[in-house]
Amino acid sequence: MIYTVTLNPSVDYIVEVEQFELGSLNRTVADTKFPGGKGINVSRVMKRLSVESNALGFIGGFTGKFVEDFLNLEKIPSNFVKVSGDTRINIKLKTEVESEINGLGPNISDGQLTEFFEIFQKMTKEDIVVLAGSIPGTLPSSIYKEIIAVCKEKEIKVVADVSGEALKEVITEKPYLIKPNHHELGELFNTEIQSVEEALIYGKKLVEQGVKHVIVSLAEKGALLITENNSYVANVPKGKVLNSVGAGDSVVGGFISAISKSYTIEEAFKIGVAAGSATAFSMELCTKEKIEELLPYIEVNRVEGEER
Ligand SMILES: Nc1ncnc2c1ncn2[C@@H]1O[C@H](COP(=O)(O)OP(=O)(O)O)[C@@H](O)[C@H]1O
Ligand SMILES: O=P(O)(O)OC[C@H]1O[C@](O)(COP(=O)(O)O)[C@@H](O)[C@@H]1O
Repeated sequence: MIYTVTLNPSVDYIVEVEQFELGSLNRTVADTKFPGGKGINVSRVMKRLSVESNALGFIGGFTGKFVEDFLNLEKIPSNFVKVSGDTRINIKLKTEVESEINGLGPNISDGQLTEFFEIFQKMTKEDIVVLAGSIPGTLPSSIYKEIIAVCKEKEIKVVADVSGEALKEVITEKPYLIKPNHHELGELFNTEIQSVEEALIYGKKLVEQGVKHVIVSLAEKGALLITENNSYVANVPKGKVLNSVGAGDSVVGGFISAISKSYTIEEAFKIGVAAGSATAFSMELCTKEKIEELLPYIEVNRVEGEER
């Protein structure tokens, strides 16, 4: 079973405003709500590709109920620990540019954390754990390291889509896959990454540190997959971006789905990139049909002289 861990789920409130004015009353031209949080998006994308997963994490309040009901409707199994505060609402403001306000998340008690760790007891080495998204304020910043320690004991593969300090911590544990975007990769090395060539230099450093697969996404500029033996570059298809929320999570969901169906690493990368773009070109997360429509427009090439 693939388990996705979203420590800090959300209701993503997507609001479209024409000519947004700071300090004035603005009215929406359209608004929608979706369950969010990176692991939850990964589970939802995998479901669309017929790959089962179980969504874990902490949820609470009326917003938590919204998330759980939505997953139930989509027939995605979940096993969330219930907390008393409300699951956060993340605002995704669409004007001429996209702006986001992500909430802190509810309090989580020691007892609730223990309950969460108990779920890992029944996992086995055939399982995969996807750790994705930010850590709620009341959990220790070492939480991902603690989860990975439990997974290591059971020889479970760990995928991590996290950023900032959490990403630094996770890298030292040599996960199976990480997927930073170029900003997150740059932040790790205190630099700004503008191109695929620059991303390759820094991505390789992470593989040298023991990460098995590194996917670096660079939005419309393409994506890279770096492994111990090879590096691959993919272009992304051209299209109108409707809502890029969840595009990165879709890359992870697409890639893991394909790996779990025993596709080659190159094919899995291609499907991941197609899923990312399919989400960017949709109001909601990608569909299988949209992914299939985009696949012929994506080329994956081994970076010259990269066989190591
Ligand atoms: N403007 C775009 N055009 C085409 N594809 C895009 C665009 N923006 C994002 N994507 C797709 O979404 C993926 C993830 O986007 P990115 O912005 O790099 O990550 P994140 O959502 O994690 O910040 C990209 O690899 C690409 O497949
Ligand atoms: O946990 P974080 O880092 O605050 O991110 C949560 C947000 O990320 C998302 O999962 C989207 O992530 P991406 O756009 O990076 O794929 C939203 O659904 C959610 O609001």
